[in-house]
Parts: sequence; structure tokens; C-alpha cells
Amino acid sequence: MTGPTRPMCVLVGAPGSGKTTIGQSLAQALDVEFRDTDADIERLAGKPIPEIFVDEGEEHFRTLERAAVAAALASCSGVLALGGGAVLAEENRAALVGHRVVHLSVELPDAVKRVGLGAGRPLLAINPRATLKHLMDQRRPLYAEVATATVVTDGRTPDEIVAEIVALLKP
Ligand SMILES: Nc1ncnc2c1ncn2[C@@H]1O[C@H](COP(=O)(O)OP(=O)(O)O)[C@@H](O)[C@H]1O
Ligand SMILES: O=C(O)C1=C[C@@H](OP(=O)(O)O)[C@@H](O)[C@H](O)C1
Ligand SMILES: [Mg+2]
Repeated sequence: MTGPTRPMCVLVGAPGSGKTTIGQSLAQALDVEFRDTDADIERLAGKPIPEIFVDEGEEHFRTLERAAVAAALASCSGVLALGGGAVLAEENRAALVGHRVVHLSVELPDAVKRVGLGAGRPLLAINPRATLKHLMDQRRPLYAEVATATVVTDGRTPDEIVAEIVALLKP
């Protein structure tokens, strides 16, 4: 008998840590499905995340996100990337217990370079550097709480990061 479906690996981390990019290439390297809760939310809502924030607000986005996290944890058998703010909800942190959760860590300088002017990330639309610093300070303990492993991404290429996670996942 097979057990319940669960992701091989869930990626958490700040915006710009590389969850979406690394998740895609990790899934390709492992030849498994890739899921990203942000993409799931956009598909279900029928519009991009910035429009959800403008039309319905962040709270509504977080409600959609809690549902997307629960659904993805129950149905994804490959690599699952969460949105950077998913760890804010205690419900999501509780749902992550028992899963293999990799925190892609990034410090402010690399995160700022990677998110640029914050296009596509409504929370970073105004003063991305200061907002990112605030978000990262607030969330650092939450990423640490849910993570079963941390992989440093600063100054490293996606290929190096993927190789480290592949090695981590080896039985
Ligand atoms: N290790 C890395 N080195 C350089 N650029 C990266 C790295 N990881 C991601 N990026 C780039 O940073 C940007 C944000 O990455 P993304 O995967 O969307 O992050 P997240 O999903 O964590 O917000 C993308 O343009 C991506 O190509
Ligand atoms: O940090 C956040 O609160 C958010 C991060 C985004 O995902 P990424 O971390 O993939 O950019 C996306 O879920 C939304 O814009 C909110
Ligand atoms: Mg992403």
C-alpha cells in the first residue's frame, strides 16, 4: 500500500530567495511535478496576484493562499514552492509539520538585486528595499520554525543550489 501523497520537498523563503526558479529546476532534475501556490492561486482566481491585491486586498489573498497551501500539500508529489508570506499563517505553519521543508535563505543585498523594482510582487511595489528588510526581519523566525533544512543562496548559482538540495533529498 502506498501512503498519502506528499511533496518530496517544500520550498519556503523570502521573496527573491529563488523558490520559483530553484523549484522549477529542482523538479526538472528529479523528473517530478512542480507546483507553486502562487500559480495555483492565479489560476483559481483567474487573474494575476497584483490584481487580486488591488481588487480584493491582501487579506483575501491570504485566505486563497491558505486554501492553496492545504490543497497543494495534499496533492503534490513533487516539488512545491510556497509564496514568501505563506509562513505568516499559523494554519500553514501547522500544516507543514511532518513535511520536508527547505528554507532557501537569502540576505538583503541579494534579495534586493533579485526582486528589482518589485514588479509582480504587490507588497514590494513601494520602497522595495525597506519593505523587503521589514518582511525579512519579521519572517526569519517563521522560516526557521518550519524548515527541516536551510540552504544558503547568496552568491550562488541556481545549479549549485539545486545540486545541494538534490544531495539533501538522497535517502
Ligand atoms: N541563485 C540565484 N542567483 C541569481 N539570481 C537568482 C537566483 N535565484 C533566483 N534568481 C532570480 O531572482 C528572481 C526571483 O526569483 P524567484 O524564483 O521568483 O524567487 P521567489 O519565488 O523566491 O520570490 C528571478 O529573476 C530569478 O531568476
Ligand atoms: O512575501 C509575500 O508576502 C508574497 C510573496 C509572493 O511570492 P514570492 O515569495 O514567490 O515572490 C506572493 O505570494 C505575493 O506577492 C506575496
Ligand atoms: Mg515565487
